[in-house]
Amino acid sequence: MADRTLPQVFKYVDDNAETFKKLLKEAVAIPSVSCDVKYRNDCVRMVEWMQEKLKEVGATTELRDVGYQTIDEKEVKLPPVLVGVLGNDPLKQTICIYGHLDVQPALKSDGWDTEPFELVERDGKLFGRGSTDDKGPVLGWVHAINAYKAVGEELPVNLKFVLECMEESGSEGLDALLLEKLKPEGFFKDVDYVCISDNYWLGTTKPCITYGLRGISYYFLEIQCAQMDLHSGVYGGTVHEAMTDLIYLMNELVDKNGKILIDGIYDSVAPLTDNEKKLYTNIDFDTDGYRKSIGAPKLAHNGDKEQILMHRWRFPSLSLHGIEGAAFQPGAKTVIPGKVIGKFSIRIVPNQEPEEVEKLVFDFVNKKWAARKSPNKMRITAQSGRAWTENPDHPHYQAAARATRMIYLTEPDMSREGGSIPVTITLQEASGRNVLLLPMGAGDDMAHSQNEKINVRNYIEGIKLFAAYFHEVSKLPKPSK
Ligand SMILES: C[C@H](N)C(=O)N[C@@H](Cc1c[nH]cn1)C(=O)O
Ligand SMILES: [Zn+2]
Ligand SMILES: [Zn+2]
Repeated sequence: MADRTLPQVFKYVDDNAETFKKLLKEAVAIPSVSCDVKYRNDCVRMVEWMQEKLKEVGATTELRDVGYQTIDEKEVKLPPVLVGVLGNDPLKQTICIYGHLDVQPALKSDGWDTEPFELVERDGKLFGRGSTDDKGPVLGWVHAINAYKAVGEELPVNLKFVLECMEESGSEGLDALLLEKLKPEGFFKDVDYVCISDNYWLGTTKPCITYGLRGISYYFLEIQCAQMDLHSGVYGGTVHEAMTDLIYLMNELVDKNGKILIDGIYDSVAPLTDNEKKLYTNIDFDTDGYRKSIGAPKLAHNGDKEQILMHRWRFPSLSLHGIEGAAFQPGAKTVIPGKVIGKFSIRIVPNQEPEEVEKLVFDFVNKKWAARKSPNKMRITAQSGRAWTENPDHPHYQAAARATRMIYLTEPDMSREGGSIPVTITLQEASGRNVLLLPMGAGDDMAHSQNEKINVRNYIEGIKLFAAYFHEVSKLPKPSK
């Protein structure tokens, strides 16, 4: 079938590139920002928009309710999860595809060159929030299915979809849906492989297949010194300021070289074996290009390639993200904030369990707080997702490598990813199947940042990659139960 079908599918993809861009433009125009409740209706609208796209390719779909989240002691409804099924031929392999439809916040005033929710094509790049993370890749799957249909060929695999709109906010409600509802209902019974396209190549030219993710443990550290903000000329010098306490605590967490100062945090990190160490030598990675692409004066670890990769993939890191309630807008505001919330996270790694990390962080912050002897109120809360690794020697990875070679005419690197997709390990456990990450975008796509983009080439060749991946997986033997 490959001889005749795939060239036709690829030609259809090339011939319809403009339509695919137009659909991405529509998706990007829906500001489905999951971390801000004021966009909650847009998140729901985004899921419904995608439901239509799945229906149009013939999938049966359901919007599954996942309950509520608590924000400032109020219950807020979570966006539904879109579950889809396309095909149930027992002779075909069944792939479960996961992706997310929510995005990180973005404002033009953050420093974007164009409106973030308006997809703009410039110099072979499609700029817009969600273009690479993760609306482009999710749409890529739909376009690949459409291409098979359009050339009059049957899809060579059955597909199951799990598409959520809360990934950027800890995937609230999703684990419970998968483990307590979909699994008991038999959703995973016929699943043979799981595939996710929600990460990026390591560099800008060489494709990757990814077999590991760091987890994330995200903290909100709240200090309150007064019921309201105060004039610093009237109250300055008379109160114990919340911001001063917060900066003190946040400064105790990590040193200037990125070493995490929380007692015991490195104790459970998986030891580095000689075999693993060797893997980093062969990875194609231009550290200086990486440094220049972000405009950093110097990288940590003296820019040593192996160290940089290990600290992205297999060692934990702690980042300070921001302070809610601080006067961050331009101008010389002279307020003493009454309440501030410091936000930081730790990217956690194999063998670190979220509960253990959370306990270490709480104990450390409580110890520092007690030593500070501040009269203010302090509260710390966390939300966490686990790290994940997979066996990249599995036939599933070999199939994805063959598909990649077919499209990019080069051997993909087997990479890990420093970011997190909290549901990956749940899908691995719920299905008992091999899970693979097949990135569409390039390493300089700037997901979460200003001017997020996907290269037109990555988007269009990525659609072909997904079509080729379906073909290669269809030739695999059924995995043993
Ligand atoms: C790798 C993936 N595309 C991604 O961006 N994941 C987020 C997940 C997350 C968890 N809490 C907040 N966001 C990430 O790694 O930051
Ligand atoms: Zn993201
Ligand atoms: Zn993502």
